[in-house]
Amino acid sequence: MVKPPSFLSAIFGEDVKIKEERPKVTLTFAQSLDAKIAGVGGKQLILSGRESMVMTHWMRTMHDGIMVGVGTALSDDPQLNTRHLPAGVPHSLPIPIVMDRRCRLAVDCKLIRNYAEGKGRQPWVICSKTDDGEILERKERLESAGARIIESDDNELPGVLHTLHSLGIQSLMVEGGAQIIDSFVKSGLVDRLVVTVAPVVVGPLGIGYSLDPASLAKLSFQASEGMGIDHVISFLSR
Ligand SMILES: NC(=O)C1=CN([C@@H]2O[C@H](COP(=O)(O)OP(=O)(O)OC[C@H]3O[C@@H](n4cnc5c(N)ncnc54)[C@H](OP(=O)(O)O)[C@@H]3O)[C@@H](O)[C@H]2O)C=CC1
Ligand SMILES: Nc1nc(O)c(N)c(N[C@@H]2O[C@H](COP(=O)(O)O)[C@@H](O)[C@H]2O)n1
Repeated sequence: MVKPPSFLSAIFGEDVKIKEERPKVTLTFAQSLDAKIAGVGGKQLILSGRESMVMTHWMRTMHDGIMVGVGTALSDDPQLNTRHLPAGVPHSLPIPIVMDRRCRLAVDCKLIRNYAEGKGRQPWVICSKTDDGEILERKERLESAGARIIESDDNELPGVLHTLHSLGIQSLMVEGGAQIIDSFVKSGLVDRLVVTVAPVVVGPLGIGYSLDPASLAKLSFQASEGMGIDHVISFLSR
């Protein structure tokens, strides 16, 4: 597949209008049939099959930034790149952004290593303004390792999004994990929700997420499509 799947072109063809100076936000994740996004103890699960995973990587190319929480960064050590796309197809690569109040991101994580080796974009780390010595030390180490540190007021989402917009991020793909999903949904700052549902059951010990019903009510069904054995469902804020 040398261009984004028609499902993505169709759903992103419908624009969202926002009043604030912030990026347009796509919240996306993969879940099991019993609404789990990770296994026991937060173990990373590859829930998406090949087809929906390729779709997710195409969706990454359609955003300026791709965000995860530090919980995900620490447990999954993600790359947030587009390696599942066919080689040689020109596309843009989003800037990886980690929500990390206390600068806990590992200096030897793949995001930083890939950047240092010229295989990825510079990761941005959003952390709180602080005079705590230990956090300042970790901040300096991350900066020396290559991360761009962006200070914010306790990582409050409206402020973070405003800052990202001022730095040129006009579209943001938020990939999780559980706490970040909750924060974005509660804040009412989700313009699109794209959920991959895999036909597997993880069980009650897996990690789920909670979606605030009042905020969810602002999103309405847009489209759905079967991709391999998965189903991808898109919602839009109208
Ligand atoms: N199936 C899927 O599609 C996906 C699954 N996952 C899974 O999710 C799990 C991780 O989820 P979880 O542990 O909840 O971690 P998250 O990735 O949601 O990160 C949560 C941490 O982010 C930091 N943070 C900074 N700012 C905010 C903010 N405004 N709102 C919320 N958190 C903020 C907090 O730490 P601090 O206060 O220190 O900054 C918080 O503890 C992993 O097991 C991973 O495998 C993750 C992504 C996608
Ligand atoms: N779309 C999707 N399907 C799954 O099955 C997943 N486990 C995830 N996880 C998210 O993708 C990140 C990993 O990215 P890389 O493969 O390292 O590029 C992971 O951290 C989650 O954010 N997504």
